Amino acid sequence: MNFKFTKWHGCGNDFVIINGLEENIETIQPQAAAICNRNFGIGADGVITVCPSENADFCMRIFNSDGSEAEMCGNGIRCFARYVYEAKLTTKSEMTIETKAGIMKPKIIASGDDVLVTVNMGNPVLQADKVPVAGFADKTIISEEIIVDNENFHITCVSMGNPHCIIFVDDINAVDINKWGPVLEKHQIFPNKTNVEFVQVLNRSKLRMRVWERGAAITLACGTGACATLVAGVLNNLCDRQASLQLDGGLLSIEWNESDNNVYMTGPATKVFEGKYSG
Ligand SMILES: N[C@H](CCC[C@H](N)C(=O)O)C(=O)O
Repeated sequence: MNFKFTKWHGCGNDFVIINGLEENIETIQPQAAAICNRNFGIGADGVITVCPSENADFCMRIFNSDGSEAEMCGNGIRCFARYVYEAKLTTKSEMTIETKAGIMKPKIIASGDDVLVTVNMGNPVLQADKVPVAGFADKTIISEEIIVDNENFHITCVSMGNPHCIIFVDDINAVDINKWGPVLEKHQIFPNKTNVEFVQVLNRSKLRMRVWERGAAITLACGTGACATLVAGVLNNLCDRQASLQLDGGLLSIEWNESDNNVYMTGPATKVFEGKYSG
């Protein structure tokens, strides 16, 4: 495959963005893992393609570094919005983007010298059978105890279009994410696997989160995970409806709006370089 691409990141969660309106990306999914390989490819946590949509300004597809396709990507959609605006594919600073998780509405905002993107990420999904989590019917899973390899975990499960298993801990630095991340990602109660977030509550308006992502392992940040974490914090009465999420790669501001039940994410999107791939 030969194509032009642009490399972006959101809080260190990085993506190869390909303009599918100009490049032939018919066979991109089987190539996604090779493209993401940090030694033999471009190197990224995921591949994002710009596609046409009949229902929105654009369509976005997101492929994890293992080649699996996800429903949505929070850091990625912020980068997507800035990319299409700067590539002059649109003159809109507020646009609609169709994803497998529904139509998202990013808005590019200048904030001093910074450019931030605020995204209406839609409603969180709490019913277990829709996250999905097996064995809990339509229950909302809040601090449910499960035992995995003789270890006790209290899980709270939320979907932002993609599944998240959130675990609150006393000391985030004491968590062996490389051990427990993959075990929980692939646990049998998650028929579609899951993203796994470990969270330490610093105060009611600041949470420290680290993530093991479905299909991508540890990343420096997860936007949908930050949204799911805020919702889980509210459900467990551990934080307010608006808080800062401190991730390994940066800070995201998240609000679960009480009046419209939507979750809003605000954060940076940074262009790194442009290139040509011949893989
Ligand atoms: N690994 C995720 C997709 C990427 C989400 C993440 N990078 C974000 O910023 O939301 C999944 O399979 O659901």
